[in-house]
Amino acid sequence: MAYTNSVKVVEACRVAPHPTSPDSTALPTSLPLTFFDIRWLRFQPVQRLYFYQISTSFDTKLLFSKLKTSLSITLQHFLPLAGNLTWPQESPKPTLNYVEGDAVSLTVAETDADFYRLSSDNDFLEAQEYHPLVPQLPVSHEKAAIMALQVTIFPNKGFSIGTTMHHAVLDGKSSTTFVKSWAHICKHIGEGKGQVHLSSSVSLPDELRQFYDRRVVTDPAELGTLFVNQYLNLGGPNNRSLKIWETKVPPGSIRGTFKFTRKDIESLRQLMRTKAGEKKQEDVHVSTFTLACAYTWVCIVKAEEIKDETTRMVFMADCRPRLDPPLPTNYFGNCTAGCVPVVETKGLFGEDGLVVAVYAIREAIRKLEKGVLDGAENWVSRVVTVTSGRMISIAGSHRFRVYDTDFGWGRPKKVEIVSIDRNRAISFSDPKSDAGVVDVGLVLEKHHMEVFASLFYKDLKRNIC
Ligand SMILES: CC(C)(COP(=O)(O)OP(=O)(O)OC[C@H]1O[C@@H](n2cnc3c(N)ncnc32)[C@H](O)[C@@H]1OP(=O)(O)O)[C@@H](O)C(=O)NCCC(=O)NCCSC(=O)CC(=O)O
Repeated sequence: MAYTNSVKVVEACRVAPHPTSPDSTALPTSLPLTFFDIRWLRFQPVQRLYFYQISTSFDTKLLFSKLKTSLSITLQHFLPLAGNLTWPQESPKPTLNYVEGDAVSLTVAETDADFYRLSSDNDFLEAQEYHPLVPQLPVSHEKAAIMALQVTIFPNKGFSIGTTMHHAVLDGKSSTTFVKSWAHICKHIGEGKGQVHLSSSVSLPDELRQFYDRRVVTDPAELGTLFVNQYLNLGGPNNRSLKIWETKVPPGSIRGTFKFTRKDIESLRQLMRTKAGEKKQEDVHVSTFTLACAYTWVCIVKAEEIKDETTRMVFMADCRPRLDPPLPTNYFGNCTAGCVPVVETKGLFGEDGLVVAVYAIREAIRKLEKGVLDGAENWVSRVVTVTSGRMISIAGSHRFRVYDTDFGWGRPKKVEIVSIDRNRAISFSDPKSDAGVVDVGLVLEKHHMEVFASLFYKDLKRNIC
């Protein structure tokens, strides 16, 4: 059965940062892009979708009004997000500027789609079913918006918030912090007689305040210039296009969520201890991330029957605590480096598949100790050079605590990274339930998904890969 979720746009509005705040005058209205940002210049934006269930009937108008007003107040603290990227001829690098009058596109919509099915953890969905619930980012060759938002009402059931964020301006840590800030302000904003009070000044707690000083990112190797030149010379000289590279969802793709409970992770860890003992190797702590990532990697390779001689995966490491000196944890922007474990594919099919994957991932993380910028000169060239074979990438992190994003109507029923369907990535997120530790989202062809699901649950129970 094909599901087509129709969404009726109620209002397409533009929300500007609220003008009066003692804080906003201190915020930068333009930000230089660092090499961490430029690297992502033409990558597809990251789209997240948050579902909120409301058990009682609710006043839709008041909900929109609260969300809009709180968004405007939140943008005071995140002025660059209301701005645009441009790349004028006279500018050596693309620039990010907010000028008065700039605003964020917010689509308000309504749908009669099945809220419970879309926000369920147990159903498989067709990959495109979420698309009508997330907005497109307005991007042309000359100008790119940084963020677009969509609120969709499911009458008498709840609502969803879809976010689309430009990857060259912010990474997952900054973008999820923005949404949490919006939620915080929305939750605490004053309300009475069905009206939202704009005057109510809600401030952000310290952990949500952003650090904007770009001078802390030094670039002695001139990686920024290198990456800019690589983009400029893509497909001809002086290519200043900001258009996002198009990627399509493979037809017939299915989306599913898989959960690692605390018990699952402990069993996998115990299995690794046993294997380390057999191999007379040191028993070191294998992290939750490494175990979940390795296990998922093995199941995908088996489900897709990947035949390439070697198989790679790529995941991002947060460089804020890893730079020397470290950056503040609330540094706004991109600050990640890629880790690329590579293994012989046949190793993943063998009896010790999990061990092979764990060692490769651990080695890739260990390499960060040599310096997170080791090999950074290849970050852009590695992507623009066409490579064959399946590359599995990870989006998000189980440390972002997206399920803490409460706009005043409770914790989300479900949070998804919609955009993983275009690059066949795996999403990581914190779990919704207390028993969980990591939720993994993925999009695979239908028959691969069926095999993956059976391997995932069967092998987890048997603790064998
Ligand atoms: C490189 C890593 C993935 C490696 O993760 P690991 O968990 O294996 O290793 P680690 O050194 O961080 O942690 C190892 C152990 O230290 C402890 N530990 C470390 N940090 C902790 C923290 N913040 N909270 C609690 N415990 C922590 C834990 O005991 C953990 O084991 P245990 O876990 O067993 O208790 C991670 O360090 C990292 O940088 N994650 C952030 C990745 C990121 O930002 N991704 C998003 C990219 S942007 C993107 O994709 C777009 C988007 O999202 O929008």
